Formats: sequence, C-alpha cells, structure tokens
Amino acid sequence: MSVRKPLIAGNWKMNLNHLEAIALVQKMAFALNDKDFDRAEVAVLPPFTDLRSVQTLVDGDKLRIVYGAQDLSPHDAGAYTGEISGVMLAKLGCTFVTVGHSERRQYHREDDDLVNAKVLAALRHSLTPILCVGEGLEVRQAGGHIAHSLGQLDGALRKVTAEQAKSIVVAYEPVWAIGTGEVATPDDAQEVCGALRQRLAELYDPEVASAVRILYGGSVKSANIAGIMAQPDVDGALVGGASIDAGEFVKICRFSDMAG
Ligand SMILES: O=C[C@H](O)COP(=O)(O)O
Repeated sequence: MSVRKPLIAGNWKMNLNHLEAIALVQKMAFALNDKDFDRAEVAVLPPFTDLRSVQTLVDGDKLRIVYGAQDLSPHDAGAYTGEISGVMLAKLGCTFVTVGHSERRQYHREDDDLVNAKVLAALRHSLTPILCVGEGLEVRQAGGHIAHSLGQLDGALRKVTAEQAKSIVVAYEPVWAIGTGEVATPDDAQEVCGALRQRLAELYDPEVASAVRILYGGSVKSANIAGIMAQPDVDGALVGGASIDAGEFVKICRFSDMAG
C-alpha cells in the first residue's frame, strides 16, 4: 500500500433521491463511527439534487465523510440551461467533483478538450477533480490500454500547473470493468496506475507524481478491494454500484470483506 492517504469515493451515479441519500449517509456514518477508523478518506458523490441534504447532514452531525458532485460545467455562470457550476458546488461545501467519467464521455460525447476545461473550472473554485481515464474493451484487446489512458491524462491536464496538479485525483477506470462484474486484476490496475504516475513525473516532476492519489474503479467490491489496495500505485477506489449499499461500501472503506 502506498504512503498517500487512501481515498474511497462512492459514485452513486443517477441513483437515490434526497431522502434516500440521507438514509444511506446515516447508515454509513453509523457503521464508520469508530474513533479508530482512519484507514481512508471516505467520500460520497451523490446526484446534484441530493447535495444540499448531504451537506446539512454532514455539517450538522460533524460526520467524517466528505462529498462532491459527479460533473460540473466548464463555465462559472451564465446562459447554460441545465448546467451546474463549480461556484455553486464550492458554495455547497463540495470537496470533489468527478470529471471525464467514461459515462460522460460515452453518453454526452465529452472529449479531452471539454474534460480539460472542466478540470480547470474545478481547480478555479478549489474543488478537487477526480479525473477519470480508461480504455474500452477493443483498445484493451489490441494492447493499447496504457497509451490510451496516458493520452487522456495528457489531454485533461493542459494548462494545469504543477502546484494544481499535486492536488488532483486520477481514477483509472477500464470501461470494460465498469458495472460488468469484470474486475481488472490487481496487476492490471497496478500496470496502468504505475504508468499514470510515471507520466505525471514526466509532465511535471517526481514530487507531483508522488503527491497525486490514483484510484482504481470498475466492479470494486469488498471481496476484491484488499488485492487492489495492496498495489503500490493504487491509492484507493472509485466505487459505483457497491457504493449505494451501506454495508458493502463500509467494508470497502475498511479494505476488507471481514469487517461490518
Ligand atoms: O465511478 C465508478 C465506476 O464507474 C465503477 O462503477 P462500478 O463499481 O459499478 O463498476
């Protein structure tokens, strides 16, 4: 396991209304209410409509859970119907925002230029982008997974300074492993996460490379988290489906299928 503070982030995707969000966070907080629990920073990434409720709960009960959004506009304000800005997310106390998730790239045709603009927008408002990269099945089968992921990293980090880069989180999410039950092996995860860290050293310097947390995402469950977390360049997980099951998510936060 790495020297960086691990991060386990739950991407709820388009699931749970604000009442269900409150119930889930309460259950998670109860199960993590252990003064010795310090294994990981725990984050939830609910839909926009849940954020105010989650904020109220986390602040009111002083929970050791942070939260963020799943997307943001590249713009700060204006006539952009349906969009949510970094300014708004910062005002709600968000810590994180995912950018470039493969579902945004696939269903909303987000390209590297837009992902880059969103990374810069997040950084402008002191939000930590969780920058998602990762290849589809065809690219993996053709052996292009590393080049593909590094290309997405390069594209997303244009005009990002070394100081800013230190604060970001990168998530390697092979598209073929998302929601499929087809988890990458710990070695697969390490191979690409290690290459991403090496690229950060080339783009910036070794200090930046060793500061950035790199997560693995794709069918993470309590049964496979321990092997993934044992890899030197994997600093946590971006969890989808398993993050809306409080018991399962808490086990993942403890890196084990043993604890409740
Ligand atoms: O953001 C999370 C990823 O898309 C992984 O989703 P999953 O855990 O349901 O495979």
